[in-house]
Amino acid sequence: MAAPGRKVLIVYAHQEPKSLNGSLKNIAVEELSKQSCSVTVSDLYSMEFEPRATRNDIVGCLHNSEQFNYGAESWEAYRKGCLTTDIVEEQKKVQEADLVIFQFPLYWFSMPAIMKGWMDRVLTQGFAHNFPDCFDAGLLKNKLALLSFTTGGNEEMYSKGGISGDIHYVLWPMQHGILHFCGFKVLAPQICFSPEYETEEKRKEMLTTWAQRLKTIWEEKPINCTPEWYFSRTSPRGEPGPVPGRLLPAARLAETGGGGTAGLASAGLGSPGAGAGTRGS
Ligand SMILES: Cc1cc2nc3c(=O)[nH]c(=O)nc-3n(C[C@H](O)[C@H](O)[C@H](O)COP(=O)(O)OP(=O)(O)OC[C@H]3O[C@@H](n4cnc5c(N)ncnc54)[C@H](O)[C@@H]3O)c2cc1C
Ligand SMILES: [Zn+2]
Repeated sequence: MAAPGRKVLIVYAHQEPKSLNGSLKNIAVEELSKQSCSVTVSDLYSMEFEPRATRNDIVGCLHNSEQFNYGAESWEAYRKGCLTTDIVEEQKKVQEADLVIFQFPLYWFSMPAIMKGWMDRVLTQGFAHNFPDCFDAGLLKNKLALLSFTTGGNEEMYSKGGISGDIHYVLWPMQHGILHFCGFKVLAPQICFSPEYETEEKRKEMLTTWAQRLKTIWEEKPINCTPEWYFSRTSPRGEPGPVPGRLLPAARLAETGGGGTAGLASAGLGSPGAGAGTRGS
């Protein structure tokens, strides 16, 4: 479904334009622009985005210069319009967006530091949350967010019995702890497992799957972002779960033993696709 006029912000963290992350970002820009959405990209590495939350983020006098408290000072600065310009610019982009897509490679079961720094600095108290205005009442509650990321480990490693544990455990701090906390309605994540260990053809398939999904992205229902979604996979059928870039047949996984730590995946750990299987409906 075309959605002319909808605004999308892509927060993108990869150093290399020729990476799969770079291609995933480009595909999203292309597909969403085709739908006449307006697309803005924050390319964090090329912007040399400052990831550190420091007193430089507050322009002018501090509320308490004797003992620095980043949370208190940035909240106060937001209210007074004294935050540094790079933060203000990112906040404007978020404010205007209907959907924010985060595109990144998984680093240490999380996002790269430059993107974590974006979260630390841009999602200021008063702008994104202000207790009790958090979770469903979070200040960004009329917006959608989606994590689109690549991994080194393969899908079987990120299954419930797998060496890395269920991918839902990795999603919990990012989707619930950050995005839902700020009020975002979270769409099912888009995960490209182990692109470096896949064939060219399979990588192309990952890109096509993403482009296909984006065609109907505005029709998607957000996930039910509660502890149960992450830790007790008893969601009713039809509940959206993570969307693998493509589905791996069990036999192929065992055969390739793919992933960064060769051999682990072939050790008969878990059933591929069990937790992070197909998306419902
Ligand atoms: C510090 C650090 C921590 C990490 N921690 C983790 C972790 O905790 N868990 C984990 O699972 N992994 C981890 N990794 C691995 C990391 O997640 C993967 O290396 C990364 O996700 C791979 O994505 P990429 O875009 O960088 O791949 P790339 O290597 O850039 O891309 C893979 C291949 O796709 C090709 N490609 C690009 N565009 C196209 C196209 N259009 N068509 C076809 N092919 C294309 C590229 O040329 C390349 O050959 C970590 C890595 C680092 C550096
Ligand atoms: Zn949640």
